[in-house]
Order: sequence, then C-alpha cells, then structure tokens
Amino acid sequence: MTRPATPLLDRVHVPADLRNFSAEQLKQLAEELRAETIDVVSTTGGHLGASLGVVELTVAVHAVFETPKDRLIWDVGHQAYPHKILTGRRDRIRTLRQGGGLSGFTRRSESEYDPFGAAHSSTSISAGLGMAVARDLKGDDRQVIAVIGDGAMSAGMAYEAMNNAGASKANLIVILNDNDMSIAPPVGAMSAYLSRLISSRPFLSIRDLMARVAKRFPAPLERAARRADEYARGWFTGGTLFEELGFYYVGPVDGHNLDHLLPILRNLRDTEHAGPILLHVVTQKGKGYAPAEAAADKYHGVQKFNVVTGEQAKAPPGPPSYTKVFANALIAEAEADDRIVAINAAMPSGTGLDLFGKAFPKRTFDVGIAEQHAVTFAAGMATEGMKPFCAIYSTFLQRAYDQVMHDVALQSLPVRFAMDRAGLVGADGATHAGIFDIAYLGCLPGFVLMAASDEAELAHMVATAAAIDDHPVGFRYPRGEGFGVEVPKRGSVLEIGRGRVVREGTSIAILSYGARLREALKAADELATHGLSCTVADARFAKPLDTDLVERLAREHEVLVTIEEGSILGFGALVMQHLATRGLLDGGLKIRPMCLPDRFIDHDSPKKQYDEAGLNASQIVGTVLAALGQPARALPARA
Ligand SMILES: Cc1ncc(C[n+]2csc(CCOP(=O)(O)OP(=O)(O)O)c2C)c(N)n1
Ligand SMILES: CC(=O)[C@@H](O)[C@H](O)COP(=O)(O)O
Ligand SMILES: [Mg+2]
Repeated sequence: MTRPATPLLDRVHVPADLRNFSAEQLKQLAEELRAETIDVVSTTGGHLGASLGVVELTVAVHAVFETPKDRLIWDVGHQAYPHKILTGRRDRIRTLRQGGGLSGFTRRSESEYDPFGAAHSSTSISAGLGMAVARDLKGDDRQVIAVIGDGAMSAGMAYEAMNNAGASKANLIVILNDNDMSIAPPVGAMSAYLSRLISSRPFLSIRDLMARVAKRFPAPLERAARRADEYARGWFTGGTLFEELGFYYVGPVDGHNLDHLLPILRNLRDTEHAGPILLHVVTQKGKGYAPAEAAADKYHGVQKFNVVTGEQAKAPPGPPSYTKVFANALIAEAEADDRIVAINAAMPSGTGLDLFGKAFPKRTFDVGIAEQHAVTFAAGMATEGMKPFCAIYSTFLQRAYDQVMHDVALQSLPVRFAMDRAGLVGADGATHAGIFDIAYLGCLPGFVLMAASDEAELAHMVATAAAIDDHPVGFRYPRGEGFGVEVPKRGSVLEIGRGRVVREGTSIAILSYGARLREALKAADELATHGLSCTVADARFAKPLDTDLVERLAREHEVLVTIEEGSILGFGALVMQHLATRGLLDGGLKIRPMCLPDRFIDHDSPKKQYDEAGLNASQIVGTVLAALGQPARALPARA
C-alpha cells in the first residue's frame, strides 16, 4: 500500500512550521494528517478512532498556541497520534506501541511537546491547573490548554479539578472534546447534559451583543451585564454547570471546522480572562474514515488493518480469552443466583460485561469512568445482600484504592473484584500493566485473594468468589487468551486457602501464583535434565495463604522458588514473611522469590516483556541453578 501524498505535512517537522500556513493550507494539512494517521495505525494498530476525531483540533491548537512554550495536555493521551506526528515524531510514528518505539500515550520523556504523561483518564485538568498556578507564581506568560474527552469528564477527578480551578481564578483553557463516545457509547447524566448542550441553538449573536455591551459599561454595570451574558449563555446552551463551577463556557463549537476553531482559539488566546475557560467542541470519533465512523466502537482500539476495506488483521483462532471465560463463568453463576450483579467502569467489552449485560441487562451496571464510585456503589449493594462483582482492570482499580480499603475491606463487605489484565499487558505498556494488585490488596486484612493459573482455574475462582459471602474477594487473571484447557460450564468452589501440587519432586520446589505455572512446569522439565527433581505447586490463594503447603515445601526441599506476575512485596513476600515467623528460614532453605523487577517495564510484546522481566522457564532454571551454586550451563535445546 503506497503511503498517501502529504506535501504540506512533509513541510511540518514541528508546529512552528505550520504557523505561517493560511487557513486553507491548514485545512489541507488536516486532511493530510488524517490520511497519515490512518496509514500509520493500519500498520501498527492502536487507538485510531479518538485520534481521527481530533485532527482539526490538533492542527488548530498547535497553529494558534506557541507549543511547547504553551503547554498542551491530552487527557488519556490515546488520541495524541496526530499530535505526535506534528511534534517532531513523524519519523518514529510507525514504531508506535512497539518495543523501543513510541508510546501509545503522551509521555514527558518522549517529547517536550508532552508536558504531562497520561493513559489513565481524567488527569489533564488537575495537571493543567498545577502548571497554570506554577506559571503565575513564576510570573511566566505561557498558556495552558487541557483537552479532555466527554468520557474522561465522567470521572470524579475532573470535577475535583474544575471545582478548584473555578475558585482559583487561574487562567486555564480546558477544551472538552465531546464526541458522544467513551470506549462504548457514554453513560451517565453528564453525557445526557452534554447532549443537551449540543442540541441547543448556539446563540452567538445574543452573546456577542451582551459581550459588546458589557465592555461599554462602567465596572459595576459591566459586572451586571456580564452576569446577563452568562445567564443568556446558560439559558441557551446550558453551559450553566461549567459556569457555576467558575468556568467561562464557550460553545458548543464544531470541532472539525477550522473556520470556527481558529478565530475562537485566537480570541481565547488574546482575551484577558480572569479564571478558567471551557471550550466545548463537538467532534466525531473516527471522523473521516468510513469503516471507523460506521463501527459501533468507532475503531477505538484496532489491530493492523487494510486501509481500503477497513478489515482488521485477525489472530489465528485460538483458545477463548480469559475475559470471555470470566464472562461465561459469571453468567453461569448468575443463572443460579439472582443476587449476583456486575459493575464496570466504562469498560463493558474489555471486561466481558457486555456479554453478561446481554444475559442480565438489569443486573449489569456501567458507571462510566468512575472506578472510585464503582467500588463504593458495589459496597452499598453488598450491604443489602447483593453479590456484586466489580470487573475493573487491575491497573484501573488502583484509582479506587481507598474505597477498596475503607469502604470494602474495613467493613468486610463481600465485594468481588474481577481483576482482568493482571500482569504485563504488552502494547499499552507500563501505565496499563496490572502488576501491583497483589501488593496493594495483600496488605488488607480479611481479603481472599486468588490468581488463576489457567482458564479452568478462573472459572473455579468465579464460582468460589460467588460462594464467599463474608469477606471481600479479589481474583486476578492475565490479558489475552488462555492455554486451551477444557473449561467447565460452571466452575467448582475451591477449598479456601488451599493450593495444589501439580508435580511431585524431591529437591527443588517451585510455588507459582497465577499464570506463570506453565513456565514453572517447563522449568521443572529442564531441571530434570540436570538431574534435579522438582515439585511444582499452584498456590491458587495468596490470602489466606496455604501455610501447610508452604511449610511442607520449605521443610522437604533444598530450594524453594516462588513466582508471580506481580511487583515486589507481593506473593513471594507473603510466603517469606510466613516462613520467617515460623523459623523456617533459619535452617538453610534456599528461598528465591521471583517477581517483576522493581522498575517500570515499557511497551513491547508480552513475551518480550516477560523475558525482560526474567520470569520465563529458562530464567527460573537459572535462578535454581544459581541458588545451588551451579553455573547455568547451556541447556539442551528445547525439543
Ligand atoms: C482511569 C481510567 N479508566 C478507564 C480507562 C480506559 N479508557 C481509555 S479511553 C476511555 C474512554 C475515553 O473516552 P473519552 O474521554 O470520551 O475519549 P474518546 O476516546 O472519546 O476520545 C476509557 C474508558 C482509562 N484510560 N483510565
Ligand atoms: C486507552 C485505554 O486505556 C484503553 O483503550 C485500553 O488500552 C484498553 O486496554 P485493552 O486493549 O487491554 O482492553
Ligand atoms: Mg469521547
């Protein structure tokens, strides 16, 4: 596929190169930028829809504001591919989300045009306000612009920031990019409110009149006239919510029309305004690419695809994903128990609750990007005897940590946390790696914590979680496909706090928590070629720990390796802490906890990430041999 001709874009290496373009040239540049973005993502995969929706906005903001001196923050950052192309990274844009390549989100270490890293949503206004206040304290004169989507605007953090910004009177420009989409169609009252704004009649004539009148009156009267202007605006467009939060509301404006965007942005740039402004732009996710515009998800996240047909590359048919297994297992439980309800935070398809929702629409809740609310909402349901399953990716559950501790654990409420994407996640990189949940939940008293070593185990853990009614429960499972083991239609309830030995040996013990079990078994096979007999056990539970199993392994083996797809201070730490209190570390046991290194691991393929993390079979073998003081001699080639 030949790349699209981009004569104007070829002249733009940094935004300064486009600032002398005419309006007509900027329109052409936008079209070229859109074509380039489509071509790039067709070869890399990634977040296409959101990027296509902000092509004109990206061109306009960089044309009007002096980035990077003026700070431009993209909320989530998944829509920043056009931004990256215009800001000196076009030559690397086709390395997007690949090992050693560009991140799929904005990143400070990547470019001076990325003043703030993102990926978890709804942080842009807070960061922008921080920059604006710092600017004022330093006496700088830069502008600060935060672009936030309508989905991201459903998170509490956005309101915390607006509440503070409105009171602080700091000069900050928030651009609300309203495409009436989150990953799925948006939910919540804010979405309905924004739809009303968009459907109202814009009333620029009255507003301009009020603004002109306001300028001609002496101060007291000007204030009255200004209030009238705000009221008029609030009345016609309903920008009242933002006005009441102290923002000067402008909009709604067509976010694809440079004839509108450019003069408005210039006005906002040049007008002295005491306090924050909210520019409400209306855009279309997937704009300008018919397959994306027609798709239900607007091509939010795509594989590589054929530009002509829009057909995405399909992975060869493989085992069902853990997500699918979770959804089916939960449906089976819900069929037997009508107290089971399911909650997600704007991730219905990612968590599999779209499937559950088809089966139980009245028992499925999408609360928007609002993980903190999701957790305490679930806690409230649990107090009334419901059995809430909170399906939130491990990484996004981090946002609701106090709710997990204060509202759930402290009250010992039986909320069940289905933590998908636990472990390294590949192309989304460090921001999305679900690697801290063992540590951040393992320290909470009363939690039952499980990790699935394969998809059948996941089904059993769903059944077990459904059966536990007096404790909070968390179970974790990796992104992607299972191993292809047979999955029962409905899982069996496991004995709480009991692991299982899957291979008996004598001198080496490998205790795995989660999906590294297969690697542990491979390592055992390789160690056997060294004449080393390995016991391999699946811990299944981090809490309550199977202390009998752990103590037996410690007593009966020379080397005990623990392995987990999690950070330091996780499962291995729990095991060592227990053995230490039992005096079982005093007798010369060689214990080696294998977990992820204490650093962030960048985007790459999951296989390469685990190689880098040191958690594959050969690295387990190396750890055992090192513990025995044996050189890791060349292992026989794996058949
Ligand atoms: C805290 C958090 N929860 C969930 C997500 C997953 N997520 C990424 S983008 C997105 C939707 C964002 O919608 P919007 O802000 O409207 O941006 P759009 O994709 O429409 O441009 C979600 C839910 C996230 N990145 N961060
Ligand atoms: C941008 C964002 O945060 C989501 O789109 C995320 O990338 C989804 O991850 P999965 O692809 O693992 O569902
Ligand atoms: Mg949106």
